[in-house]
Amino acid sequence: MKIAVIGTGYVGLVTGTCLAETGNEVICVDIDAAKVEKMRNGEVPIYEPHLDVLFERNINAKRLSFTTSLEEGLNHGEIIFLALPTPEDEDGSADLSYVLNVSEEIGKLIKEYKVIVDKSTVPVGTAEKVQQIIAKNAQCDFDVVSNPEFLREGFAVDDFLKPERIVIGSSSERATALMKKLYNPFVRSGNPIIIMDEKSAELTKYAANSFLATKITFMNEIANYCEKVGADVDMVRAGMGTDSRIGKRFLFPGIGYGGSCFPKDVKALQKAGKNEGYDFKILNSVIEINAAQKTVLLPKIESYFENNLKGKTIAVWGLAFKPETDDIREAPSIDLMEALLEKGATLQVFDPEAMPNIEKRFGDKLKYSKSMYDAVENADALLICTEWSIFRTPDFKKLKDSLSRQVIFDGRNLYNTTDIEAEGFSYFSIGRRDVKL
Ligand SMILES: NC(=O)c1ccc[n+]([C@@H]2O[C@H](COP(=O)([O-])OP(=O)(O)OC[C@H]3O[C@@H](n4cnc5c(N)ncnc54)[C@H](O)[C@@H]3O)[C@@H](O)[C@H]2O)c1
Ligand SMILES: O=c1ccn([C@@H]2O[C@H](COP(=O)(O)OP(=O)(O)O[C@H]3O[C@H](CO)[C@@H](O)[C@H](O)[C@H]3O)[C@@H](O)[C@H]2O)c(=O)[nH]1
Repeated sequence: MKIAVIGTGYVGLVTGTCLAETGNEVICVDIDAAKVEKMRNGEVPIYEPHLDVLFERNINAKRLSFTTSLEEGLNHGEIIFLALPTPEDEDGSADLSYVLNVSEEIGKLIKEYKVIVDKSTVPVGTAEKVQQIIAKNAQCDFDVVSNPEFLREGFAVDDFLKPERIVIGSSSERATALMKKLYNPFVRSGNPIIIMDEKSAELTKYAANSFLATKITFMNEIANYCEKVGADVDMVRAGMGTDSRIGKRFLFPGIGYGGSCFPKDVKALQKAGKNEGYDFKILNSVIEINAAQKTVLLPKIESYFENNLKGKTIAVWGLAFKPETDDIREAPSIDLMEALLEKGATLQVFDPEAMPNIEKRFGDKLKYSKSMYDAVENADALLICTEWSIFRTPDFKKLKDSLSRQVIFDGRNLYNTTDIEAEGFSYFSIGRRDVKL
């Protein structure tokens, strides 16, 4: 089938590449000319495991191409995916300007039947708005479909190629049939394509993200309470998660959720509720708790250094909002580092992939290290913000020799408290006993 994908961020790039992988002819449109040029030269603009192989294969097979021209994309595709940003607006709501402005252009440019597929995360009622905006100018038939995307950064290719479900909000039989044909190759036996109305599809995305953010936040509260009463959140997590009604995933406490989706989507649902006179009390709490959780280690760090961080050097391992990505949007590391800089600490930082993005944001405020061991050289403490695999089994002897004080503040509970105590470190983590040597 002939596909156009408008917007080549995470979602657009993965959607375009994976649809080409199943034999479709895909053209990706982006207004960022420099990015388009890079992609034409075979360069993947983001770090995402396994994407490079598929990307190269499909460019070489001439199934995947790039342009800055919306018109060219629209002329090529029968199915047009909108994978445009819907960032947080000043009042917390989703900024729909990208989606609506492109829709206006689509109305003026389409000449024959198209299915416009909204893959961006958008509030309930957006498909209807898009339909109306396109209809103002369109000289031909078209349908608008809502098809929210559930991929996770770091696992995006796998999530797209083997989705647990595909949600399609559509009230047109013609569009539904085309979408089913497009997605059939991705549906493994038992994993459904769920067809529903557009509004329900739009809300499904916000409900799923808000539920997951709430699940994490609940565990963060349990972890904070564990510290008050001397319980161990790892034990509680194991005890709870084995109940299949609860499930083991997304129960990991830490220094809060971040990323380009959970923070903005929870706020957007809260604001959308308010607009309808509905107060999402649970989401109000989730937002408040998560904001506080991002700096939950700060009092422990301050207390360890007797409330004087001036002149102290802290090594920071992990800057991305989670492992296997270079994305730093809403990363808890940012809040924590800003707070530590404010208190006068010097920070020597390392992340396997996110260093360029962090450097763009912090400039010369941080010292950028070449490796995880360079970062700890002569530092007074180690702070872990992201659970990259390489941080899980460090050379503890080397670590001990490099640090001027043997203390680790771990925002992701990477190590067993007893083991680390035996290695000779003071160790402060989330929801478990503190080790003070
Ligand atoms: N990142 C994720 O993991 C993820 C997962 C599921 C859903 N989503 C949702 O998908 C949407 C896109 O997210 P993203 O992270 O891929 O976005 P992004 O911000 O990474 O990228 C958006 C891209 O759109 C381009 N763009 C902007 N205006 C354009 C225009 N007028 N024409 C063509 N291109 C234009 C930008 O140059 C950029 O390359 C958002 O609604 C997001 O909430 C994201
Ligand atoms: O047990 C857990 C699981 C996750 N997190 C944090 O939660 C955030 C989000 O993690 P994850 O969901 O893995 O990353 P995203 O790539 O942001 O994916 C989410 O957001 C996407 C964009 O909407 C959706 O498509 C995905 O389904 C949804 O998982 C990160 O900061 C994680 O550190 C925890 O603190 N504890």
